[in-house]
Amino acid sequence: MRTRSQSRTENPQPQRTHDGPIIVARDLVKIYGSGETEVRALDGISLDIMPAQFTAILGPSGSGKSTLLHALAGLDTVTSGSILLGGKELVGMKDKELTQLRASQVGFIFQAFNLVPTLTAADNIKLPMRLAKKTVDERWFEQITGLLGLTERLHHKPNQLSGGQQQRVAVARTLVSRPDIIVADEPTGNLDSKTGAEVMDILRAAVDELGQTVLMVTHDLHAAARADRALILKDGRISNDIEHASEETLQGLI
Ligand SMILES: Nc1ncnc2c1ncn2[C@@H]1O[C@H](COP(=O)(O)OP(=O)(O)OP(=O)(O)O)[C@@H](O)[C@H]1O
Repeated sequence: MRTRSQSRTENPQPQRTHDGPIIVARDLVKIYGSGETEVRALDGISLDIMPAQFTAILGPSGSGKSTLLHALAGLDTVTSGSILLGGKELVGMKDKELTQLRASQVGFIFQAFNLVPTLTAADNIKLPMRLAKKTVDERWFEQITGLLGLTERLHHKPNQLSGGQQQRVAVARTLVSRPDIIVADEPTGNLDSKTGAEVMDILRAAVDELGQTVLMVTHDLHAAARADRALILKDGRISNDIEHASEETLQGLI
């Protein structure tokens, strides 16, 4: 891995479209169903996400983590409230505009790597940019694949790569388009502890060395302790908002 100062001075990334917080969310309410079956999945959540910060969203099952992550990333609507992503209001935005905003500003990392088996690692990484008819910045491509230790693996197909290497390809594919924010839903959920730790190393490096902003839902307290900030949800509300918490501290709060 490169040192922080090398990467930062070479190529300060990502190229953001907006100053100030990446996300400003106010009074988010999400209600599913109605009457007796009504569930308030989000019950008045307000938060700001600052650039180059790594935030973990934690909480018991059903506390609203996925609902919050999906709302903030523009994947799902809310019942009321306001979400500014890169200064633009998502609530009430037309589908087409929302899809465009998501494509240009949000990078997704899910449990499944979703790599195309017939393509090499390099082609998998470049595929979304090519589909969007965008030019891949080769210097940036080299920087991120170097940082992720993929330089020697770029001509391999997914079945010739370990689980951790496949996840790194998936992360590189997300980073290559320079999203304002990376959203990760249980990125270590399917992985053994060693590979899970590797994925956390990668996300940490994306924040520390590339200035990327990361928002991650997780049940994994060990992973969450490596974030800069933990938001703990209970019954659709933020019960704790804590910086640099240890695994033990987080354990006591959930
Ligand atoms: N499509 C839906 N229709 C009805 N209720 C829903 C729907 N999606 C989520 N819910 C409810 O909203 C609440 C919050 O769900 P959410 O999936 O956000 O929780 P979570 O914290 O991510 O849970 P988990 O850790 O189990 O993934 C839960 O009570 C859930 O049952």
